[in-house]
Amino acid sequence: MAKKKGKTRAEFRKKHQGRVRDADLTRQFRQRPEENSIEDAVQAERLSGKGALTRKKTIAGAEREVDDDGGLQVDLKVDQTNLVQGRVLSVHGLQSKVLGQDDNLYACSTRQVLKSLATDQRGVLVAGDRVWFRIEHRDGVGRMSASQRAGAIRLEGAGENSALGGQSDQIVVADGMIERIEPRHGIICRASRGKQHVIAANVDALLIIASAAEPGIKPVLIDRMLLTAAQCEIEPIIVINKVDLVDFASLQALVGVYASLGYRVLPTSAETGQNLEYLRAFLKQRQTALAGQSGVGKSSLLNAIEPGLGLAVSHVSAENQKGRHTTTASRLIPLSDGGAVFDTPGIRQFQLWDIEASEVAGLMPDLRPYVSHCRYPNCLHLAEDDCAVKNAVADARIDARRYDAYCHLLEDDLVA
Ligand SMILES: Nc1nc2c(ncn2[C@@H]2O[C@H](COP(=O)(O)OP(=O)(O)OP(=O)(O)O)[C@@H](O)[C@H]2O)c(=O)[nH]1
Ligand SMILES: [Zn+2]
Repeated sequence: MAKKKGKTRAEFRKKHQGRVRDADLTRQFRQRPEENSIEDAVQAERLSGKGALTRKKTIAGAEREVDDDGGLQVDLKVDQTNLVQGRVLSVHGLQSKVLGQDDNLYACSTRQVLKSLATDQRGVLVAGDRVWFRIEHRDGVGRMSASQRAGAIRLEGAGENSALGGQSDQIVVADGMIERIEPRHGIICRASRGKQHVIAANVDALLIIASAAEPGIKPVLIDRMLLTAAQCEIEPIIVINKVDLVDFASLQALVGVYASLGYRVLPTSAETGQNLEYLRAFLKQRQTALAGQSGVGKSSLLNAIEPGLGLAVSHVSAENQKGRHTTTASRLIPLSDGGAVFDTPGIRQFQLWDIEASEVAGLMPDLRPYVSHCRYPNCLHLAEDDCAVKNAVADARIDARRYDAYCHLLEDDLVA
């Protein structure tokens, strides 16, 4: 259990009143998508469900066409038959590395008009985006055999994290120009200075990795990541690695709590190979983000699943770790059987980010059914009267350990 900070509930609650008002402001900000980013606009367009096939919409001060599925298109005369579909592996300034459906890697620029759709131009494309692009120069074709290139592309995805390093210049077969960005789902954002920055798009699943020992399990970290998965509407799966180091019986109570809430919990060992076949099957055909504190075995699991990936397994000091986790640069590593994983320093250990205190209970599946029955609409389920959540805890409809976890999430993470 995480350490308490010695605040009284009254102090804690007082401090949170301000937070709740902040939450309302944030919500207002989100409700004016035309002043925000493409994904906000697209999301709003999809949610509005007005049903026109295409329509003009003012985004970032300019009138644009928006498809019925929310896709942004430069102009409808773009001849899609000459375009190649691909997914963005990484973004480097104005250029993106795009893995084409033909399994070649392209260095792509983005049409200026697409960039102008975003108020924050740096954020126009992110790893995981699905795009349509036009091939412009084929200078590099043939420098590597197809199979050499397939292996090298995976290493390129692994990039700096790979023990072998990227070999991008040799494997890019051509330049390209991105003409269209497909609508996004499963967006992981990071808030900074009041703005949402998307750091991964089209995330189908979030692999929450903990380890049974070295380091031991910290339920509050798992809970935080589950909240983020719920907030981003991304399917979570909890992996407990290094089970070779403990007697599994010692984990059963914890596994039982999460399993009874309907979460998938998978005990694994990168060392003995336990359940790696299951994990491999899960990762197939999905874009999965990996999260978990340093040293739990994220790189080891990936290396075991995809031999030849060569991700560096860390033996680094705590001091070095701090530096490694400051960047949010996102990379998508394609796997040989069609899946892909995001190995994004910014996602690995994420905190609560922009989740407000008032939102936490609604993101916990066992607390959620009660929150609307509290007397006060802004109830934080702490010291308030007539609180349906606390009543449910009192008569054991909510597991007391989960209410405890809720209090820890609020006290330890939101009142920092
Ligand atoms: N016994 C045992 N050791 C493991 C297992 N998985 C990983 N390790 C060891 O744990 C250490 C850390 O593994 P990494 O794969 O680098 O962990 P990581 O989560 O990628 O760490 P960061 O890159 O710092 O985020 C290494 O010494 C691994 O050999 C496992 O299943 N069992
Ligand atoms: Zn309440």
